Amino acid sequence: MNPLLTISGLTVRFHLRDAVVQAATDIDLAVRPGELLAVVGESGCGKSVLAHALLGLLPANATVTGRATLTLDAPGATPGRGAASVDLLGCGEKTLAGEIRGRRVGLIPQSPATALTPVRRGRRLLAETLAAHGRDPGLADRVARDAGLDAEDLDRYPFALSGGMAQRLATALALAGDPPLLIADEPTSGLDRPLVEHTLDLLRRRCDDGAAVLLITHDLAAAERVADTLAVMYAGRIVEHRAADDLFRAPGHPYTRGLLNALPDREFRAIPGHPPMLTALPEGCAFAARCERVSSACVIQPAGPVACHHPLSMAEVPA
Ligand SMILES: Nc1ncnc2c1ncn2[C@@H]1O[C@H](COP(=O)(O)OP(=O)(O)OP(=O)(O)O)[C@@H](O)[C@H]1O
Ligand code: NI
Repeated sequence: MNPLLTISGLTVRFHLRDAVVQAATDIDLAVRPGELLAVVGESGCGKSVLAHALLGLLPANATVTGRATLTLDAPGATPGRGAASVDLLGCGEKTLAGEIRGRRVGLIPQSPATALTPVRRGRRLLAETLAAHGRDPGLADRVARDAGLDAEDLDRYPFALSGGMAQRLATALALAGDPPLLIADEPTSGLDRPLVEHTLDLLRRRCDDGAAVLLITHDLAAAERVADTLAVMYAGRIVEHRAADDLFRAPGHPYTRGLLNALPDREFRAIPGHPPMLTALPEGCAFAARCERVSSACVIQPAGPVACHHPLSMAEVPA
């Protein structure tokens, strides 16, 4: 099946008074209907910037280059008829606000409490969002329940919601437009285990019903549970992009192996050192300073689905 979203060369720079933040660099990704793509990586590597760039939500000091082509054809429609696709990075705020956000692409934001309108109770917020997308406002309770929120919780104002409740209300709002692409930025943070699983199952179900989901998470166990494909980000770049099963069984990039080894049920050993400052990235591979496999070749920027000059072979990875 053709991708619903194809990102190519996506690059984001933040211009500060005396520095440039290289927040995302040359990102190529695609996600198909029915696919759950998880984007993982340490804090500050550019995951949320990627999400915000796609939806035109970056602040004015950002410049964005590249393309992000979203297919508008309904699944099963005859290809090539009507407005078949839109470039999210070039279409402009009017199109993003009027046709894309919430309708074609839903976003569960990373900090839902700050994103919610404080003067409306949850039910009204959800009913208005449903109506704005041409759906029955009476569905509010059901959509909330699907997101794991009790009907009584919809009677609260956002400030009276716990972090986890706000998270679930944000999930319900993102689902209100029934978007074919859902971007979920840390949708399980602040939730306890049963609700984490509920939310992951919900995302998985949306994929199984034909939607595409881009799940941004630092929770590798969550990604392992539901993702079809994984993209590992480091210092603003995708360093490994592969089928989830393959990647968890045999990581190709030393950074991916480091992330997996840090898991409690693996070696529980953190990668030594810190990611580089995004205002002062080194030439070539940004992971080189922390990498056991570094060589003189690493001053050249590596490319490919495993962006490493010395990828791990299957033999080096215990079965
Ligand atoms: N408006 C801005 N101006 C300057 N730098 C910014 C701006 N917004 C984000 N950044 C920087 O861009 C980088 C990527 O940030 P981003 O929020 O995408 O990280 P993340 O991977 O989502 O991290 P986390 O897991 O903590 O949410 C960070 O270094 C951040 O400081
Ligand atoms: Ni983030």
